Amino acid sequence: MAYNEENGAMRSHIPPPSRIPATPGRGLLEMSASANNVRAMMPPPQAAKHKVSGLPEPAPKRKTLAERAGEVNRPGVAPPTSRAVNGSVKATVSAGVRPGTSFSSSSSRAPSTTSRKVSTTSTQSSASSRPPSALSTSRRPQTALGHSRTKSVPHVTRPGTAGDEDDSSNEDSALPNKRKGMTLISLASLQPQNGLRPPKQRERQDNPGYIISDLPDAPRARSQSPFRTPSISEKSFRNISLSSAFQNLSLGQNGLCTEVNTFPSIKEEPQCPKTPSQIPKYVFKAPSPKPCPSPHVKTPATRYKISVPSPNKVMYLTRNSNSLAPAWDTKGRLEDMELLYSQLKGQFEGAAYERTGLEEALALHKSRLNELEQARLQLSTTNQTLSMELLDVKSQLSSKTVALDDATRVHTFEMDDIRRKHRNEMEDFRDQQRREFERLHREARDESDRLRKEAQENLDALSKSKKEELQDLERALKAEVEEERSKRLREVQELTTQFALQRQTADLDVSQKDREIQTARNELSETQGNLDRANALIANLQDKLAEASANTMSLETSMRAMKAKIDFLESDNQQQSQAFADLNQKMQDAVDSAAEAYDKLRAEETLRRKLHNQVQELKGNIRVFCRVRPTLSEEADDRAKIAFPDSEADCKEVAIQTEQKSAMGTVTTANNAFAFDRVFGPRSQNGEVFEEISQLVQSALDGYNVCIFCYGQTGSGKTYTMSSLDGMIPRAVNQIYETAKSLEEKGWTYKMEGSFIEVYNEMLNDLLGKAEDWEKKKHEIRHDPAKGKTTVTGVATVELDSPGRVTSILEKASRNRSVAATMANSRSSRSHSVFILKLTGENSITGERSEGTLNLVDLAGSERLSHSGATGDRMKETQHINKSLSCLGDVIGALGQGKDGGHVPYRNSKLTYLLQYSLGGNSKTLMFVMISPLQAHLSETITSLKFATKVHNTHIGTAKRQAKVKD
Ligand SMILES: Nc1ncnc2c1ncn2[C@@H]1O[C@H](COP(=O)(O)OP(=O)(O)OP(=O)(O)O)[C@@H](O)[C@H]1O
Repeated sequence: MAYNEENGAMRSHIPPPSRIPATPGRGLLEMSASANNVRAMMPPPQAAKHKVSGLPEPAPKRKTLAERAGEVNRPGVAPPTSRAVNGSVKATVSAGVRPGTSFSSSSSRAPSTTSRKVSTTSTQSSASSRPPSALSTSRRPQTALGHSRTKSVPHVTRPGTAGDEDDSSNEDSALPNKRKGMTLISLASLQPQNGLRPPKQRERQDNPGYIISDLPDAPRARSQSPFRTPSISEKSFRNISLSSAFQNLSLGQNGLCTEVNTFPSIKEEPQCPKTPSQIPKYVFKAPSPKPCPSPHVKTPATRYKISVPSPNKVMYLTRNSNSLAPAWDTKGRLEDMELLYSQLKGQFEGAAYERTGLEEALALHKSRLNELEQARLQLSTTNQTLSMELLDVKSQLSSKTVALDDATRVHTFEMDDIRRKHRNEMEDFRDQQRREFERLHREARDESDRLRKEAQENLDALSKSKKEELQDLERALKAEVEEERSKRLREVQELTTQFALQRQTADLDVSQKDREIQTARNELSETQGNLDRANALIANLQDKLAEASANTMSLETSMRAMKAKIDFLESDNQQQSQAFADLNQKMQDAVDSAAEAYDKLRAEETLRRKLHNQVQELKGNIRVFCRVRPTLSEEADDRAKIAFPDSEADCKEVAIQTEQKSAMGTVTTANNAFAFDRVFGPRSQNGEVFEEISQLVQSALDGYNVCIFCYGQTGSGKTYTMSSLDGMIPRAVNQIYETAKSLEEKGWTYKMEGSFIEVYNEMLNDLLGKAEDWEKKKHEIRHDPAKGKTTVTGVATVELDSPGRVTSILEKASRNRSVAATMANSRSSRSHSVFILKLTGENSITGERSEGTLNLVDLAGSERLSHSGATGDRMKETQHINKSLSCLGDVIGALGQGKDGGHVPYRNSKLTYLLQYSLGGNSKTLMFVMISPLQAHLSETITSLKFATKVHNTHIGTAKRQAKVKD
């Protein structure tokens, strides 16, 4: 570039090649024109094709330079075989170029728009010194010779444009003209140096040759930037180098130089030589042209290029004196020039083909770009469609998710409904079954009782009637026999008497007759006549005797008949005895069947107990009843809203309506419904309540531990329900007494022992003892795990041998409580009272034995401490009450967990410890939650109901009967 700057004035005298008229025969001018208008020089595609196809062309006799130059480019045609390039263009190069390195570098393509890219490529190529394969990368379109399409086209420095280049010498945009490491220098622009003459005008016209040389660029090595503006020292260095080069050229080749394209082997020279003689000579062989691989690309002329592989290397180009004609050989020079021209033309054409190729490639790229653009549009359309679909799918998915959620919710609701319905149905069914069973059981029991009674009555009546009948019959028969006998005897006596009388009469008659005979005889004499009379009289008398004999005979007959009758009567009496024996036998059979019936009854009793227990188990071993007491007359104004949705006969639900007032003054009404095994309304009576629990009392008689306790706040009716004279305790005792009595005929004998204990501040007091001794006596709870028995030391036990005893017990307990109450205020509401009834039964017939315990517990009021506002002793009492009630809840909760061997915290309170064997798996539990109907007690009522619900939801394991057969 420095060179160009310095020689700018000289270049202005040289007409630019483009201005040279393009006349035939002036190949260099054609070349110049082609350099300026490559497009215009492009052969038609057909021609190129034709050439590529290698069709033979007629050989002209005498070819013009242009024609000959064109031949070089023809595929299949050997490159010009002139002396200059005939297979071995000899060039002397002193440069630090590695031998064997092929340089496809220093792009000097004409279009300035691509110059930066080309320059960069050149720089990369030259700087990296890659091997040939690496340098001819596939990214670039290849020429027919395998060179990169970015291969440099020699830049023609035109005088007219030199100034422009100079102006832009410091600009990177001027780089294409700088052609890093390669400069095309016009001979005309050279300054004579070392005594050389400048070329003459004619020489200039005839030999407007161009020197393609490489600018030495050694200083660049220091900067490492190929585009840096050279310094003054660099410029001078180039001048020296170029001068040396031209010296050499002018000396040896008359300033002509050819382009050297390929260096099979170049050696580097570390230093710039001082004289031409110092320049090492290298002979370079031009590569043989290769066929064009593409029919569209015309094979360019063989080109030679000198390139500087590295900016810090100096390269000198000399002409082999053997290959160029000497200066005086005008013809030879002309040929050389023609050859040079043809080479240049070939290069231009090659460039044109390259351009064509590039354009085609560009078109291809454009079409490819269009395709890609279409594909991109298609893809973007598809993408949009897919996005839309994705959105649709997402919206569908969200709607489906919502639908699924809805369905799940609906399903959950339905499941809940079904479960609730099922539970209700199950409960209904269970209740129905229970009622049915109870009804059947009752009916069976009634029927059994009735049958038994009937059988008994029938049997008794039959036996009695038969006995009476027999006795009557016997009596009647005896009387009849006696009567008949006496009658017959009387008849016999009468007949005998009559016979005796008749005989006597006859005897008297005979004696009278004898006297008469005597008289007659007397008279016979007297009268013979009288004889006749006498004979007649005798005959008459004889008739009478015959008649008497006949009478005697009839009497004897009748006597015999009587005797026969007597015999008959005696035989009838035997039959009656037989009948008696039969009757006795029948009676014995009846007695036996009655005994059998008793046995059956006893078996039925055992069965009844079993069935009864099964019924109780079906009902649940822990049951909760709720009772709402009526409002007293003075409480009428404070009545809470309590509803009983079920029918009164089988009420199981209680609903409490509460009202809450918000800060805004809005009143919200809430309906709190609670369900239990049975709910008794305010109109219910103790008798009605007892009916429900009487079966549990029966269970106690049958040998089970039963615990019935009343829970609720003070004044809710616990004592009224449990311990009043009409309450559960006296009723239970009465029932037990009656049942025990009725069981006596089945062989059962019961012993009933009652004790009454108060748990106050975690202390045990004997309600049947003396209240004065309570402070002195300490009672302890003792358990016998083997027998499952609990005893409290030092408490009085009363044998309940009559139903009236329980009344006296209750009265005594009440008295003791009131005595204690005078000492420590009211006690009933702040202590738990436990009535313990131990029932021991023995069956003398079957040998069975049962031991059951009935615990009737009246719990202390369940007020919360915060509500009661108690302090001091009252607070202590309340704390103890709450603790024991909480322990009761814990025990029931632990039992409800149902874990075998799981810990149940009985010991946490005296109450639960006392009831250990009456709560849990070995017992049946019933809890009464007592409800006050007053609005003022509503919050306590709700608390009590919640506690009761917790207990109600507990299922305690199967109860075990404590029955055993006597040894
Ligand atoms: N079902 C009922 N019918 C009629 N009156 C009742 C009924 N239940 C309770 N009462 C009356 O209510 C009042 C309070 O009852 P009770 O003393 O039994 O309550 P409590 O819960 O035992 O109280 P405390 O815990 O103080 O012992 C008593 O006057 C009682 O007569």
